[in-house]
Amino acid sequence: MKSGARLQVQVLRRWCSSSSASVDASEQSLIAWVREQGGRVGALQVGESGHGGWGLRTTDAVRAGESLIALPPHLPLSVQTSDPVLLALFDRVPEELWTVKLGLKLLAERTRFQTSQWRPYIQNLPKRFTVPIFYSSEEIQALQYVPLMHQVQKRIRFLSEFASETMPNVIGQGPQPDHPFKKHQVLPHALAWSMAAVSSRAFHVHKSGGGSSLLPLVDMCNHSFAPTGRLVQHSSSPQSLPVLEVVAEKDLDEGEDVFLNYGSLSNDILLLDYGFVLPNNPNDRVELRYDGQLLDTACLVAKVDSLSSFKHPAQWQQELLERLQLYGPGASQSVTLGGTELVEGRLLAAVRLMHAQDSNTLIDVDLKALQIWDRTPPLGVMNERRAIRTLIGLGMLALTAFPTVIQEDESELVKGGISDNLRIATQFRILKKHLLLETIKGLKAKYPS
Ligand SMILES: C[S@@+](CC[C@H](N)C(=O)[O-])C[C@H]1O[C@@H](n2cnc3c(N)ncnc32)[C@H](O)[C@@H]1O
Repeated sequence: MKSGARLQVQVLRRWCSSSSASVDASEQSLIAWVREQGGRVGALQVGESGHGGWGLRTTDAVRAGESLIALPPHLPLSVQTSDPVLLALFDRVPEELWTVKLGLKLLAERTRFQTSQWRPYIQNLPKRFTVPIFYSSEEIQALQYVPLMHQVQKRIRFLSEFASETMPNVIGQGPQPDHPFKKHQVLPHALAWSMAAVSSRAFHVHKSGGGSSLLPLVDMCNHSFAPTGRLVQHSSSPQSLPVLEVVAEKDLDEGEDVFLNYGSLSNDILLLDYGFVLPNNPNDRVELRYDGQLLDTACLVAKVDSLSSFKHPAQWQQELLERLQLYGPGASQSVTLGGTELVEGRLLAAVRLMHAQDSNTLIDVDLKALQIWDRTPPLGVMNERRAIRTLIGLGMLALTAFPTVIQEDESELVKGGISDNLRIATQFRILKKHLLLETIKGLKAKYPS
């Protein structure tokens, strides 16, 4: 009780504080609570991280492989429940929106706050998140990148319909002491808060450990693609529930940050789920539609004397495009630019084959060979030049689809009074444009002399 009371006071500080607030006893008491619950916490403390929020840091030197945190099986907050109302709500959430299911469970625990076993954890969750479901329409527009804008709008629509229609239908109108949200009507904003808490803090855990779960304290670790810690899961016997453990990935000095790798995530997912973006993200790509008209325009832009029309492929080209799943029923036309491969293999193969003289040129060619870069161009030098120039034209078109150029974006960033959301949205679109410029540069370097 004593530590709970202290937490409540301190938590208000976290919820109201700006990012520069110093870390005090409230976050450290999360460590005390995990220990009280039978967890093990090594030489660690919560500290301010370089990017505003908080993170975990070592208080002593740690050897590679040493355990930093071990959570007993009852501490992770998973979607598992026997509550019939929650289960009925889960049935109405599409599989890919598992964050909403776990979010509903989190909201139910927050509602029965005083009796929830996770009360100290819930008290310490941030009140605000920087994920784009909380953006204004101006901030969403500032992303300038249609695939992500669609994702954001889809999530906002789902949350609004779920809170205003699905939940009242399942739960019924008016106060109901028995249902998991008691007399409270769940507003879209509360649902969005819980979805953001989950998307930015849950970890994928094996089914035996309850599936994707919120892991108290472990979720204070920030992300890096060069992590200093690693999450492992192990059971003492096949019947027993697993222990979740963070171990040091390498020898750590005193005061080093414990970073986990959240996964091979693009900036789209980092922003959508976690509310931040990373420069030089090796997993980032620009998504485009494989579209005949667009590719014909790319040929025009890059002054390629094309042998055939992308919009009207010949029969033999249609058959090959179909094998690449870029044509016909069941085609998946989303393709990407960027990354070390510069161009998604299917797009590279399609552009090469569309610039082939005729079907005879392709008789002995393996479609797989068309999808990769090789020292010897698979269909000859002239074909490779046309293909690369078409792809450069495509990259240039993708750049011009953004309403502003990088210089304008950068001057936006140095203006005073810009909101955090606008700043992150602007950084996001700058990184997409840099990625396209890097791709064009990489393609030019592949141009056969
Ligand atoms: C699992 S929590 C980590 C703890 C969090 N920093 C806190 O203050 O509670 C994930 C959130 O931390 C922040 N974060 C984690 N890694 C980051 C990074 N490399 N750069 C910027 N923000 C990061 C983002 O706000 C993200 O949604």
